[in-house]
Amino acid sequence: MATTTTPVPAATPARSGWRALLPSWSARLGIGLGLVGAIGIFGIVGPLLLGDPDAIDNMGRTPPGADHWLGTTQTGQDVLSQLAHATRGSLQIGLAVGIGATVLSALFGVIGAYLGGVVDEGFSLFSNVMLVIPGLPLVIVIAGFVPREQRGWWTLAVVLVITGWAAAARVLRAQTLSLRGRDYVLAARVAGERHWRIVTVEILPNLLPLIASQFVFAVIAAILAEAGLAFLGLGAPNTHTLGSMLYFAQNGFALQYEAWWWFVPPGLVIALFGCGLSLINFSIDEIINPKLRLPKAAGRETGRVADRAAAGPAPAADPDAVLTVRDLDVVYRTAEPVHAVRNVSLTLRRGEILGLAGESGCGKTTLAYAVGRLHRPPAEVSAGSVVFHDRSGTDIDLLALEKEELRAFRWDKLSMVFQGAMNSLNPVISVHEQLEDVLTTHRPGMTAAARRERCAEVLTLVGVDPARLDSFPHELSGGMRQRVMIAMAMLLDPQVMIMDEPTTALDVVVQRGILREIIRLRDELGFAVVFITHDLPLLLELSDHIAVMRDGEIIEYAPAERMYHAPAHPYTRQLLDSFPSLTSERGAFVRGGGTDPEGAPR
Ligand SMILES: Nc1ncnc2c1ncn2[C@@H]1O[C@H](COP(=O)(O)OP(=O)(O)OP(=O)(O)O)[C@@H](O)[C@H]1O
Repeated sequence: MATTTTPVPAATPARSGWRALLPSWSARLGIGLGLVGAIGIFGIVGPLLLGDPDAIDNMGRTPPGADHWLGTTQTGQDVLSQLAHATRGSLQIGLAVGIGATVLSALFGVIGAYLGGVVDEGFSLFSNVMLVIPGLPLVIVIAGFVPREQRGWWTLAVVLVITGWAAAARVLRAQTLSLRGRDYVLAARVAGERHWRIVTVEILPNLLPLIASQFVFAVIAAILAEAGLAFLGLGAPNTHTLGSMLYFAQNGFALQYEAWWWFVPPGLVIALFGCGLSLINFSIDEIINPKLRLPKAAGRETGRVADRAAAGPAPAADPDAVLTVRDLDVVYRTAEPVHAVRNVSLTLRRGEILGLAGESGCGKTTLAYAVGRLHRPPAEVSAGSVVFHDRSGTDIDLLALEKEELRAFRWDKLSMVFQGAMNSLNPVISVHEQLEDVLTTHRPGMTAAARRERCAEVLTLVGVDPARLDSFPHELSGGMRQRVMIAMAMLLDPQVMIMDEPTTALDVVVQRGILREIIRLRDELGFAVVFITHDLPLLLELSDHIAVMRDGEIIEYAPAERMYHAPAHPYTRQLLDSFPSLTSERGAFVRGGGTDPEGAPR
């Protein structure tokens, strides 16, 4: 069988130490940092170099020229010098309000939601009250209440903090309520971690992208609000801000006299600063969420092996084959690339149960996902082919399918039951609706009555009472939920089902029951199954053929019967020995420790 091989590109060098915490470089991060940095430096250094912004030259409203690069105001003050001082003043207010509003919102949102009870109710009530008070009128009243001569930039900052934190607190509260029920937070509590540590180590890092974007939003909103207040004459007197510049430009009839150099620069600085902060904000997610830290090569859609389409599917060597996998390689393109599947070849025949066994981390799930084209970056199929031989006689090259073709193919011809599938049901939608969704997507011509009938039929097939159709997932036992997931995978009468440890979370009795159903259904309906588990003895009972994986490779591939009586590879023997037997001593694997059966260290 001809295969097309895409060479594995060189590994991206790993970033170590503190550099690993930085987001990867991108054009938007560069532009954002450039804009914010340039405006920041201008605001800090500019006032030192450009002299007194209030110094009056006798030239009134002069256009930009050699003496005054940005011209002068009506009273002959240098616009560039004013702009530098105004930038400093606005940044000062923006940062102070950003920090203040973020601290208050985190305090009322995160702490309240984490502690719960009366504290949460009190904090929540207070933020709700602050939220319904109309912001701008309150700002105007508070700002107007403070006598003009006592109004400094910090007065405005305090007013803007008071009116600017409540909305963010609501969002943080909702997110914290969701986070505090997560397993890892509960585990930290059970492990006896202190509250402050749970909040700072388990909860806050997950909120950081949200907090960062709220900070950015608060800074921009504060600069704009200050500009609005100053424009209305409620700004701080004797303080240069971008808002006060606009106020004086308006009072000096800059627009009417077409003195654009007076009002365009402050407006532009506000817009560019907001734009720069937003661009930086995009990259903050990457620092917090390691899943987003992808090397560039892995950022694109990597489901296909690029030149497969031109090669076309290779014919099946075995006339009974429904799925042929040849020389498949899958690599996770992380900083240290992981070659999770190496040179795997398999043939799945119609109606066959093919067991895929191997210890944890050997690449079983990666292989199953790649076969169903469900892998996502950083996973990449770097070589090989996966060909589906349809009942109609057509061969389908899975790695060459376009997005829409793939959507129509999946579930119709090849379906999957995922690891931990019983948790994949949506808790707020009834079983019937979830099953029906599949039919409405793939069989749009079906009537509602036919859909309901088919849903009831598959539930009966997997041994669940069709009366349960209207139940919600939480009303079903774990075993029932698992059966519902298997029913869902069977809805469209697929030719292949990939089952990735479908019974792991269940007790042995329920597990056996479900496995018996799978064999019975296979006999009745004739679909083929790829069954993945680390439980080799279970596969020996269930499968026709078994492939044993180790470190991404298939090291033994044989009929189950032969593998049971005469395992050829020492690792297969070791795996078989690792399961305690009722009739012999404890397994050699346990006694032998982690060494290779042939003596080679692993
Ligand atoms: N997103 C990822 N990024 C980098 N490496 C990954 C990623 N996901 C899996 N791997 C690596 O790929 C290898 C195979 O993992 P895989 O989940 O396929 O194993 P498995 O045999 O299904 O294990 P288990 O039985 O525990 O589910 C492991 O070394 C794992 O660390």
